[in-house]
Amino acid sequence: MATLWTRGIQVCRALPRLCTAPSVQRRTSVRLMSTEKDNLLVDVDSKTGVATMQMNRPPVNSLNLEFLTSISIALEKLENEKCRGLILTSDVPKIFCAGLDILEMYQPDVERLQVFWRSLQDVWLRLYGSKMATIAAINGHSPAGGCLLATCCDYRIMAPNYTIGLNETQLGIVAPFWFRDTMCGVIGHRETEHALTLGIMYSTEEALNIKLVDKVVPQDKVIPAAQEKMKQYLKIPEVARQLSKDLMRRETVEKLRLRREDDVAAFKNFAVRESVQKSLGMYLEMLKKKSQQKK
Ligand SMILES: CCCCC/C=C\C/C=C\C=C\CC(=O)SCCNC(=O)CCNC(=O)[C@H](O)C(C)(C)COP(=O)(O)OP(=O)(O)OC[C@H]1O[C@@H](n2cnc3c(N)ncnc32)[C@H](O)[C@@H]1OP(=O)(O)O
Repeated sequence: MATLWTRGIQVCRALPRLCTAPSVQRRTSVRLMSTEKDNLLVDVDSKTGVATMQMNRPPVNSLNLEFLTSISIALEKLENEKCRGLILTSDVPKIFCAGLDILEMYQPDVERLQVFWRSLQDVWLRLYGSKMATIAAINGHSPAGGCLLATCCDYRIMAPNYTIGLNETQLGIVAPFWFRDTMCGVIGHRETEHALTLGIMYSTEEALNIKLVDKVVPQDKVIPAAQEKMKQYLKIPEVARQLSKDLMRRETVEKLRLRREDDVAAFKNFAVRESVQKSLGMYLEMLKKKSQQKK
């Protein structure tokens, strides 16, 4: 087992040039340096070519600009290294990913807000459009952007007693078209419309019923089950598998590729609205209160 650690990747605060490409050293253990500490752990099994990417940004793996950049660069590297499979999971107990870091959208620096959105687009384009076989090992809650990451994958295995869904409307925001398309590709138009308009967070069991997740296994079996399923993907002739995936996803990928800057502008214009800022502020307040009550 070779280890490829992205320790957040070098990220410069200066905009718009975001990051310095990390150097990859070819040896048993490859480490990519970063300014953030160990927020992404990537192990590559050199025998099978399967990478396991563990998100590790406590408390809830929320996706801020730096974290998204780390994920995006790591995905690019794995693709360049010709890895055959990717298991995406979390190292934070009980949380797969809490979605976008709301602090990036609340009272934002408008310049950074746009770079943030582009970095999310980058992650989506790389993960949804990946040549690798991708499996989400959902070992915790997975709201909004967390659900997006999971639905980008080819297959989803989830542990019981968690929640998953695109809950954006509950925050007073709107999932953009490529979130919608991703979810539509998994659960179909009607269920997506129902899910998006109501901002439904499904329990694991409900998610299985609507096929938002493919399989439910006990917590400690999520990663082993993902490894087992991966074997099935890897038995398929590589080019046939990749081209079939491309056939299913190319139009959706191209749609965003062609509209990237319009999408950034739509997001920015939407996010800075007074009503949206008010909703985000109230939602953050609610999260904070809930968190304090636990302490
Ligand atoms: C028409 C044009 C349209 C154009 C497009 C326009 C707009 C699109 C916009 C955006 C799309 C956004 C997608 C998203 O991903 S939005 C993020 C949504 N995420 C959530 O709602 C998750 C909220 N969190 C939770 O539900 C719980 O935290 C969770 C179940 C994940 C974990 O619960 P737990 O009890 O373990 O932990 P907490 O005590 O709640 O949280 C600990 C700590 O973390 C903070 N926090 C939680 N989630 C977030 C987050 N997403 N971002 C930032 N911070 C978060 C929480 O506030 C606590 O902090 P503290 O009080 O301890 O400091």
